Amino acid sequence: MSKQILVLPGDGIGPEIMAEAVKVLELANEKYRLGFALSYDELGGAAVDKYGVPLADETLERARQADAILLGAVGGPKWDSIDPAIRPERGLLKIRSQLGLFGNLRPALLYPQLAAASSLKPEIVAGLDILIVRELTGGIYFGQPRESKVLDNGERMAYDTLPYSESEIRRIAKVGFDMARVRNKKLCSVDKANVLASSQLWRAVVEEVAKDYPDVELSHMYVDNAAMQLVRAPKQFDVIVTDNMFGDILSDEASMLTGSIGMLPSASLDADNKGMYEPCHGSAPDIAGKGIANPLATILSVSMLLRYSFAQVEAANAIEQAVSKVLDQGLRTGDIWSEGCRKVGTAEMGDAVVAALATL
Ligand SMILES: NC(=O)c1ccc[n+]([C@@H]2O[C@H](COP(=O)([O-])OP(=O)(O)OC[C@H]3O[C@@H](n4cnc5c(N)ncnc54)[C@H](O)[C@@H]3O)[C@@H](O)[C@H]2O)c1
Ligand SMILES: CC(C)[C@H](C(=O)O)[C@@H](O)C(=O)O
Ligand SMILES: [Mg+2]
Repeated sequence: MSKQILVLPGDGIGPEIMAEAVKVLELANEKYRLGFALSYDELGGAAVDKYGVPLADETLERARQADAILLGAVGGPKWDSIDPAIRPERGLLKIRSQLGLFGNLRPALLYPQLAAASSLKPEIVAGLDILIVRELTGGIYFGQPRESKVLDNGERMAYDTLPYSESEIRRIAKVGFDMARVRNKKLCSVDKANVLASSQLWRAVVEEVAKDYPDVELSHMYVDNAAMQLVRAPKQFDVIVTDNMFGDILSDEASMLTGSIGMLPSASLDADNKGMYEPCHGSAPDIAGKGIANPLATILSVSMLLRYSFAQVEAANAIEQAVSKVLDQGLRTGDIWSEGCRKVGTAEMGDAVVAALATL
């Protein structure tokens, strides 16, 4: 039977970047005889408009049945003032949690052609290749209780809860160590153990897991220092493992070292490498509908899909090479443009990757 890929374009620039990623996926499907069948549904604001909720039960069921999911991005001002319980982002959190996609891989890799687009000096970022392993289904995003209320004195107050259980920490720590083992054997665990009880447990459990990985050098760093070190000397890091919220923030920060958030793909995996693949960026309402968004993060997410969910290493590598070839040709969307390069729109960039892939 053919492998089923569920495509969820989402909101804002989501459908624009997804159109390009699907072109690349369809060519890879044909060229490498992958036997994929694509189906489409809605998530986020588009699902609120169609189904009244950001993740419909039937969509969740389709996602469960699929072998992998490719997502654009969700959210936007149109849905910012609706009932918080049905905000587009809640659909994203629900699909991650319901599918058990706890292991979020966010590679920040600088293509050498983009050194001039990095926010840092070329000598500080040359050769940058970091992997952020973010815990994705626990912590403050999901902790209960969480509440907004009005106190007796009439003042409004709200709170969230940041819980982590030992087993949640252990399984994401293992992902971090496993990734470090096949890379440069260096893992930095990022927490806030000088303040938070959840981080104190995090650090203790990561230390316990380390005993099974004597070949991996483990270090710990507080998140505030990590945020600073990422822009001071990012190449000191190889694999970073961290919690849900810290990973969200640090991965956006790391993206600018690579030139743009439009370059950062991600994989969200369960224990069996069933996954959902999406760019790290959002729906970019400020540029939506203009045809100028960078589709490369989504195209590179297709490469991760082939690599992690289907072990199609040749096809995955070919997509990365095609992206590199297009950058060699000097084509740049606005977010990664620099002097001497040719500015292109979303579709032209996607078409160029397709053309490069066809010749490989
Ligand atoms: N995974 C997701 O679906 C996801 C991730 C982040 C934010 N969001 C949602 O997206 C909406 C907008 O959030 P935001 O503005 O804070 O973050 P954003 O990532 O959408 O945009 C931040 C900035 O980066 C730019 N940008 C993002 N992607 C780009 C691309 N591919 N090419 C060129 N430029 C790009 C945008 O134009 C904007 O200036 C919100 O509703 C937020 O909740 C969704
Ligand atoms: C939209 C939001 C819920 C999401 C997150 O915080 O996980 C996004 O910022 C991301 O990085 O995927
Ligand atoms: Mg984010």
